[in-house]
Amino acid sequence: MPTDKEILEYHNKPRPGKIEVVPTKPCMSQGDLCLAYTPGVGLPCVKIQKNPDLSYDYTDKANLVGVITNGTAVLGLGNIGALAGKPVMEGKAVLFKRFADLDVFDIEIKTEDPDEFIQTVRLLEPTFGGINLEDIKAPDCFYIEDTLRREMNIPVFHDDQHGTAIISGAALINACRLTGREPEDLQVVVNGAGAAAIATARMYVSLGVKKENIIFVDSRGVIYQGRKQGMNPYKEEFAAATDKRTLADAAQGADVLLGLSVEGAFTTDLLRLLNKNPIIFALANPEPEIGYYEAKAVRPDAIIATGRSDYPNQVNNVLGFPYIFRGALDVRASAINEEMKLAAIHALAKLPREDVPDSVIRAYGGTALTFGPDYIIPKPLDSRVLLKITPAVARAAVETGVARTEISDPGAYIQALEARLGPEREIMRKIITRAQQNPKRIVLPEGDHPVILRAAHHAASEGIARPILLGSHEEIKDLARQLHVPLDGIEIIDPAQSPLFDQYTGKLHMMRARKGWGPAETRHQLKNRFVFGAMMVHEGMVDGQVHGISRSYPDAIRPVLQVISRRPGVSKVSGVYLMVFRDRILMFADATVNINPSSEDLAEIALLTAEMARFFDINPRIAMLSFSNFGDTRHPDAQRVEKAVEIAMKRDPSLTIDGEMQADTALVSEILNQHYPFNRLGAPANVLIFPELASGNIAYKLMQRLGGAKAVGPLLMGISRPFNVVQRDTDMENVVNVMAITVAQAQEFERKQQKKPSVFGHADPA
Ligand SMILES: NC(=O)C1=CN([C@@H]2O[C@H](COP(=O)(O)OP(=O)(O)OC[C@H]3O[C@@H](n4cnc5c(N)ncnc54)[C@H](OP(=O)(O)O)[C@@H]3O)[C@@H](O)[C@H]2O)C=CC1
Ligand SMILES: CC(=O)C(=O)O
Ligand SMILES: [Mg+2]
Repeated sequence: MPTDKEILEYHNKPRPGKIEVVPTKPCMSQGDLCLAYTPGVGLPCVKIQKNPDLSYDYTDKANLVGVITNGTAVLGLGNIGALAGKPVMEGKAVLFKRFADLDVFDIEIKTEDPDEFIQTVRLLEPTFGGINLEDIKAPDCFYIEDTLRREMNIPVFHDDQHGTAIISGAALINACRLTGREPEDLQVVVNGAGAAAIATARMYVSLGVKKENIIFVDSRGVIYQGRKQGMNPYKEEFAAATDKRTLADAAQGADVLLGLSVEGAFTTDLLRLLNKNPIIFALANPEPEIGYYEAKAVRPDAIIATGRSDYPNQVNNVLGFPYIFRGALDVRASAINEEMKLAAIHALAKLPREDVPDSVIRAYGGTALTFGPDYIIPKPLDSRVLLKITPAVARAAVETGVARTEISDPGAYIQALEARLGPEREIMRKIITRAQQNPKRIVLPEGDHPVILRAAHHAASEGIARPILLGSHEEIKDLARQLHVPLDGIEIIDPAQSPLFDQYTGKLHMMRARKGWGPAETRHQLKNRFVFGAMMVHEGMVDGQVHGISRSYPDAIRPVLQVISRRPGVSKVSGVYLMVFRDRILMFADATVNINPSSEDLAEIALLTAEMARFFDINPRIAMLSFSNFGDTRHPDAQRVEKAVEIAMKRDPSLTIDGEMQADTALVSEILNQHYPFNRLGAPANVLIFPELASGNIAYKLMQRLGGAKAVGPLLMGISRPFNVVQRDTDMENVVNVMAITVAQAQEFERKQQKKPSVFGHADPA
């Protein structure tokens, strides 16, 4: 937990508050001014006047949410007023942007009069694609939301009601699964009878909980039929036919204790009264009704959730509102209806039951996350939530007729959502989509490695590849059981037991006889699963191979090069990284193999990297790097690079390549074009060829560690078959990415074999 000083500094520095408005269009020149403002801006105005739907095309309405409060129920802090609630609303704006790339204007309205509030919000309809009402006290919130929903033609969603209902509904479904109960069997106590509590109880009833099995408790005790004090129609809806009067009475033998009230409302004695394996959701913010560890100490048999991010099972509406609004706005929905909420619940409930990506595990300190009492709901930093909840909500909107547009291509929609997560996701999504069109057989020699097994499962279940794991059947099956990873769509081959072993021994012996491999040596070498896998690739049993997680790079690559040859015309194998920055993608080569490349080698690396760039739909602009710019230092090392440019241009005159040049010349347009107007690139380079391995390797690691870049690869270039070596100890996502790339390369290989060779040629000579 941060200190008070840290919290206040966060809100104050470097500038007060948490958000700013950033223009999305250039506004530098007089021409830009004519477009952004008068006279140009008049045209979209007139168009929208004629057809209001065009506001979604010509303004930011389609991506803009109003987060609106009157500050009457700010978190569990109570009625602290509109202004004091502003940090929470700005916080919501940050979350909308961070998790769903939605823009927010936070609006704090200084009134406690519900009708005045309604009138103000109603008039804001032209500005927004949707309205997120926030922290408005009950019962006013119900009247306000019902009225605005009726009167406005854009989604109006009171997050404290429905966000909470959705997230805790998903958590309840999973808690029931884990404790072997059905919702209709549950005895539920709800502490708090405000916005969040009433809406959540309504949702529980939709999920199967019997209304007569719910007892509400508010600040005056049990809400029973006939109670007169502190009542309103919404509490009346849940008034129970019971003679219980206190929270303790109600908790006796209950299965679920749901807190949507205030800090510290539950005691350890209270928890002792609950049924066995109770479900305790203490959701008050910023402090729960009881702390997670305090509760666990007295009820180790319980499933416990709180609203806090530093305890397991954070039931917080941050898991809902960004994605629900994203889905609703993407189909220009006029409302967020019950079907859309239920779609979100079921999609959320499903995620923790699936294998969790390593990026999520890393974000939470490396602790494994498997479906169980401490993992019933996805973590907020899990990017799968955007990709699963949002399309489910959008689909439900279309199916129930509240959408103004359709999602015509669901695959393209997922791709667009991934693009919101950054360029790496976007480029990989393209490759994954390509792989899925014709998934190829990829052999994974390290079949008994947990990361490889999980990657194989992901690739198979997503239809990216048809994985073949090498290793002992029993060991792999045991590991799969331990990891809860199904083996559907995955083949296992144990080289030691396979008839292929003898077949391959003869063939490999013939291939390596002149390299000193007698029959005994060949058998010995073939026991290395990397070699066995490579023989499968060589013999066309499989389409490609990925390995290297358990070995150093040289140890992983060497055995394969003994079996799989270089492409004809290629003299050296080399390696490239795709370096993904926030705003651009660069290719770095050679960063893995050739220690001291000659001019000829550098030219070849440039040509191979250009080819790899095109494979990723990147139009290559190649900078041949050095410490010198276009001959300004006459040194043999700089001249070696200069000569490489000449050779590469001779081999492929269509290539956009230049150098030698320094890295900043390559990357900064002003330096490149103002100081060296004769350059052949014209624009900053997207392919950087390093003069030797030391600089390439150091540069990619520095960019990865200090420059915020994500490195995809290394990808091997110049080899005759689709084959890639991953970095030792890499993560599951990278293995899946490299598998997808290998599948796409295998498709390319198949296609090219039917066509004439390129500057290198591509037929497998073996
Ligand atoms: N984890 C999450 O995602 C979310 C958590 N919350 C939390 O839920 C809580 C309620 O929020 P919200 O519904 O918007 O607020 P409201 O003001 O609408 O409701 C508050 C309710 O709490 C009741 N209450 C207050 N003190 C007690 C007590 N000691 N025992 C029992 N009930 C009590 C009030 O009772 P009375 O009616 O008698 O005044 C009222 O019914 C807050 O702590 C909020 O932070 C809310 C939304 C999302
Ligand atoms: C999370 C939230 O919205 C609240 O506590 O009010
Ligand atoms: Mg709230």
